[in-house]
Amino acid sequence: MDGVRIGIVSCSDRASSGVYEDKGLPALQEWLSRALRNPIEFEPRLIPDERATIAATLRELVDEAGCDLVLTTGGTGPAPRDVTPEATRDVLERELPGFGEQMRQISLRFVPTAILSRQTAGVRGRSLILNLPGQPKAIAETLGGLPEVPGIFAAVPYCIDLIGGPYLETDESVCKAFRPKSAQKPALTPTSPAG
Ligand SMILES: Nc1ncnc2c1ncn2[C@@H]1O[C@H](COP(=O)(O)OP(=O)(O)OP(=O)(O)O)[C@@H](O)[C@H]1O
Ligand SMILES: Nc1nc2c(c(=O)[nH]1)N[C@H]1C(S)=C(S)[C@@H](COP(=O)(O)O)O[C@H]1N2
Repeated sequence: MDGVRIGIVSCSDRASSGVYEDKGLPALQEWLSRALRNPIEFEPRLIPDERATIAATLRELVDEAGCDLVLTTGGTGPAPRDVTPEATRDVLERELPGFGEQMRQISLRFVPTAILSRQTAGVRGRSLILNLPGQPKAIAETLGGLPEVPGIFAAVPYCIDLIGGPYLETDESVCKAFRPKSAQKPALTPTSPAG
């Protein structure tokens, strides 16, 4: 099974300066480890809400560390220091606005303030970059969704196929990924012993 390198970025002035303990990176790591069957190498970064720092971190994760997927958490709201979507657009080659739209749909089932999140997503090189809201519980909510509203991670494996990344396989009890039939690889069957 293909390995995957995933950048996880927590953008928070308070967590990065030690005012409170960061819960964003552990929540991302925990959900992704449950959802994916592929071997994962995480590249974690805890940084303040500074546009240039966020953009430089995203460039480094994609261009130097070679991440196939990068998820940010935090800094997507309307407050003056919330600049993650701007920093993300600074580095994207192409935007995928559907991810942000779907996250707001899901989050509205949990909180009426879901519409305050300006989260976006897109492609840089062979990497998919996704913004998630800063509330640690929002990570599982938006990635996993609800029985009646698919979480955004359902579309991630096929997106990564299309941009030339590794073939991701999910644990269907956590996240049922969708791929068109033509893009599905047959499940590996164990070879029978010779003789
Ligand atoms: N990285 C994090 N770790 C733990 N809790 C967090 C984190 N980010 C946000 N929260 C929680 O979610 C609440 C709302 O997040 P808010 O939008 O104020 O944070 P932010 O803008 O992402 O981070 P900060 O204000 O530190 O820059 C916070 O009061 C805090 O309780
Ligand atoms: N699923 C989910 N989405 C959510 C929330 C939440 O608790 N759960 N909080 C909302 C709130 S209150 C805000 S202000 C915005 C932006 O949060 P951020 O600045 O921490 O990224 O995300 C919104 N989206």
